[in-house]
Amino acid sequence: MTSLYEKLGGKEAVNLAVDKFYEKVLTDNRVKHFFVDLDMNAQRNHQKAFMTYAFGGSDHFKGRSMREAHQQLVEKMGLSDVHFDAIAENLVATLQELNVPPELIADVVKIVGSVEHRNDVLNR
Ligand code: HEM
Repeated sequence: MTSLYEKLGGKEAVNLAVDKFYEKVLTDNRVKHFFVDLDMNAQRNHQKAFMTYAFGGSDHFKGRSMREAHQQLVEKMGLSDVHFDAIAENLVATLQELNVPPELIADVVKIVGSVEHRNDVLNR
């Protein structure tokens, strides 16, 4: 079966999506403060890991590691549903701008926006 990653256009398309997504996130007043002071390595990790998760290569990021990655953000910076929604919105807008077909965007949303995933990120 063709993976979502391939359907989206493979490496080049995904790299472009990552760049556009972060442009949006870093200028979005609702969430940009979470990324200020973050070292570039952590930011790059987030970018790549996020897209890997979003495009269905998710196994590695389930459970504890998603929970752990965001635990401090929940405890110290009040990471909550509002921020989660903003990030998801930026992802969808990015994919729309790249002319990704709606049915593929729906697949991405199913993965990233699942309740289980949200609860992991938000540590509940
Ligand atoms: C919605 C789906 C999300 C996914 C798939 C995701 C994915 C990840 C991953 C995989 C890491 C890196 C883990 C590591 O290598 O240690 C990470 C870290 C991080 N995430 Fe997310 N994330 C999501 C939501 C958010 C949201 C809503 C915010 C803030 C608005 C956020 C901000 C951060 C920050 C600032 C880090 C770095 C934490 C640190 O280095 O201390 N993430 N995320």
